Formats: sequence, structure tokens, C-alpha cells
Amino acid sequence: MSQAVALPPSPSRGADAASALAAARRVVVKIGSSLLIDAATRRPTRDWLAAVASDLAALKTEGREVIVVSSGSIALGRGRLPNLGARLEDKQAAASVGQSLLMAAWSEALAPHGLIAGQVLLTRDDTERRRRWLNARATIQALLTHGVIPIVNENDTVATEEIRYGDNDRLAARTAQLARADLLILLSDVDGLYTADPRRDPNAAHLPLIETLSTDILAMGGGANADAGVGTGGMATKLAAAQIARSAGCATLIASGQLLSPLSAIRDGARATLIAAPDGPMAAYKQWIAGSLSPAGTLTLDAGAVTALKAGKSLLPAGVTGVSGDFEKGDCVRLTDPDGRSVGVGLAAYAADEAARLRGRRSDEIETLLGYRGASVLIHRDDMVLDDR
Ligand SMILES: Nc1ncnc2c1ncn2[C@@H]1O[C@H](COP(=O)(O)OP(=O)(O)O)[C@@H](O)[C@H]1O
Ligand SMILES: N[C@@H](CCC(=O)OP(=O)(O)O)C(=O)O
Repeated sequence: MSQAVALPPSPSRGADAASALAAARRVVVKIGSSLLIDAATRRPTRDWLAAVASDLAALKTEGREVIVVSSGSIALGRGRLPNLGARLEDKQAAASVGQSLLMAAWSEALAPHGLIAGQVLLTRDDTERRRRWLNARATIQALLTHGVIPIVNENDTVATEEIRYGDNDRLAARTAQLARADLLILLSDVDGLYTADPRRDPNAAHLPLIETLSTDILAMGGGANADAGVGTGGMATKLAAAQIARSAGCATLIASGQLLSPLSAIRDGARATLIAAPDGPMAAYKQWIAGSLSPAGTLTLDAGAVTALKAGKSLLPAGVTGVSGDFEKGDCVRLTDPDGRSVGVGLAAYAADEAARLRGRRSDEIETLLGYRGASVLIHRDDMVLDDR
């Protein structure tokens, strides 16, 4: 995995947009249909896409990991099937045709930089059900480890959440949460949040930094720019996305995508709104594990495993002496010492029946015991919170 640049404290804390980007290690960039697709021709805005690809390549060269959340499949699909109607299934059909065109456009734009695009189609269920969530996270991690740029969109064939209610802003926030990104950049047709919709109110003032998403701030988010033709969300969905990201310890930047190289522009000081997050993504993730999930089972550990966990290691199957409860992969389980005292909690990498088969066994036996090669640990240390920490 690439190593980050020398970093200022954290993009999550209050600063300005340029320093938030300079400090970010893992960045999710959300790009809406109106930026990617020419409303008149319903084709990709190739020059813009080429410039963004070059921006993304620069971020990667600087040592940051980059994930893109890209809309555009419906608009592109409609370009090929102009007679489609406005029903939900027509939109889904458009997305089905347009998604491959969208990926082709991304692959073409990234290729001159030696970068490969990987398609990731998610539904809300995938980001909320922990088993699928762990699977999606592992796939995104594997893509990043191999230097691929994941290009995420909603799986519009099976889900209608975002195309019915808004845009991909919330999907981008959930992706940032899933990937434990520290910065979410929402590229828009406006250079940030104003005290009121700047298209309607000439006195609206730009807000460069939001430390707290108060109800007053949330109320500033109006609907979308109706003149844009493609794109659906508006500022309200961006603020809703920022709220999701913030609770996951990820800061959000709302910035203009209407410049040719919008990410370089942020780095060079272009105006934007930074919504800070108080904790980093790992701290927020651990708080979520410890505070929001009820354990669905228990793993009893031997004394050696307890010592290893306290030294910061992951839990290997070899250190587990007992498995109880009915838990699935990704569920929260309680960890206890040989005397039954709680040691902490963690997210299981295997379901209860599999964990029972792996109990007390070496990691190199997992493939033989289960018939496939899964994780080499029962609970990864990142997915674990110890009581006495
Ligand atoms: N308080 C606000 N500050 C900035 N923009 C606002 C605000 N309230 C509503 N808007 C509108 O939200 C639009 C951006 O949302 P949207 O059209 O969905 O953009 P995109 O397609 O880039 O996601 C702006 O063009 C603006 O008209
Ligand atoms: N999944 C849909 C995204 C829905 C949408 O319109 O999003 P956006 O362009 O961000 O308002 C698509 O690819 O067209």
C-alpha cells in the first residue's frame, strides 16, 4: 500500500480546504452527472474527465489513496436509448446501458496515467448489513492495495434509493464510511455552502468552514439547481452526506467541479466549504463498534490470546477455546478470558459455525477446514475494542 506524504495533524479537524486535502490519506471524490455528462449531447465531457483523471493521478503520486463515486449511468444510457420514459424501471434500464459506457469513459481517461479503474456497484444494504459491508470493504481494500481506482456507483438494477430520492451524495458518504476515508470531496456546480441558495439570494454569504452541523446550518441546504438538466440532489443531500461522513470521522469538502482541474484548484486555494469531523475515521469506527452494536455471541480465549490482544495483535483461531451464540460474519461478538471475564468486543470475520470449526486451529489450516481461503484472523485488531483501553 502506498505511504502517505508527511502529514499535518488531520483533515478531520478545523482548517481550510487546501490543508484538509494536503493532510488526507484516503480520499473519496464524488462526481455528479452534471459534471461528467454534457446535457446537450448526453456524452461524457471528455476534456474535463481527462483533467480530473490527471488530478487523481497527482493525488496518488503524492501517496494518497483515491476512490471515486461517479454518477452518470442514467444520463449516458438515455443518450443511447432516447425513447425511454420517466418510470423508475426506465431509469434503471438507462443505468444498465449507461454503466458500461461510464466505466469505459473512466478507463479511457485514467489509462494515460497508467491507472486502472475498478467498477464497484453498491446498494444501501451492502453498506448497512455488516457481512456484505465487510466483503465490500475487503474488495475496496484489495483494489487500493493494487493501485486501482475504485469507481463506485449505486447498483441501479436492484436498488432505487439514490435515483428515486436524490443523488449519489449519500452513497459517497457511506462509501467514505465503509472505506474509513478521512476526506470526502463533493464536487458540485457551486463552490460550497452559502447562507442561502446563491442562485436565488444575491446576499448569500459563502461559508468556508463548518465545525458543527447545527440545525441552522442544515436548514441552509436548499434543493438542486433546476437549470442544470442532469443531476438531482441539491445542497440538502450534500449536508446529509456530510453528516454521515462526520459521524464516521471523515471531513467533507464541498467544492466547485466546474473548473477544468477541480482538485488541483482546491490544493491551490480555490474557495470551498470544509465540514470538519471531530475524530479521525479509526476512532469513530471503534466508538461505533463499542457503543452501537450488541454482541450476538461470545468467543472464549486462552491466556496467551488475551496477552496477544493486549499487545495489539489480531485474534487468531488458535487462541479461541470456546464459541457460543449464533452470529454471522461481520456481527459483533464479546471476547472473554478463560475465567469468563470480558476482554472486549470485535467484529467476527467468520460466522459462528465456521468459528467453531476453526477454534484452536492454526491459520494455515483454514482453507482445508472450510474449503476456501478466508481471512487468516478471526477478528482483525482494527475491528476490535478492548475493555481496558
Ligand atoms: N445554501 C446553499 N448553498 C449553496 N448552494 C445551494 C444552497 N441551497 C441550494 N443550493 C443549490 O444547490 C445546487 C447544488 O446542488 P446540485 O444541483 O445537486 O449539484 P450537483 O449536481 O453538483 O450535485 C447549487 O447550484 C444551488 O443552486
Ligand atoms: N446512479 C445514478 C446516480 C443518480 C444521480 O443522478 O446522481 P447525481 O448526478 O449525483 O445527481 C447514475 O449513475 O446515473
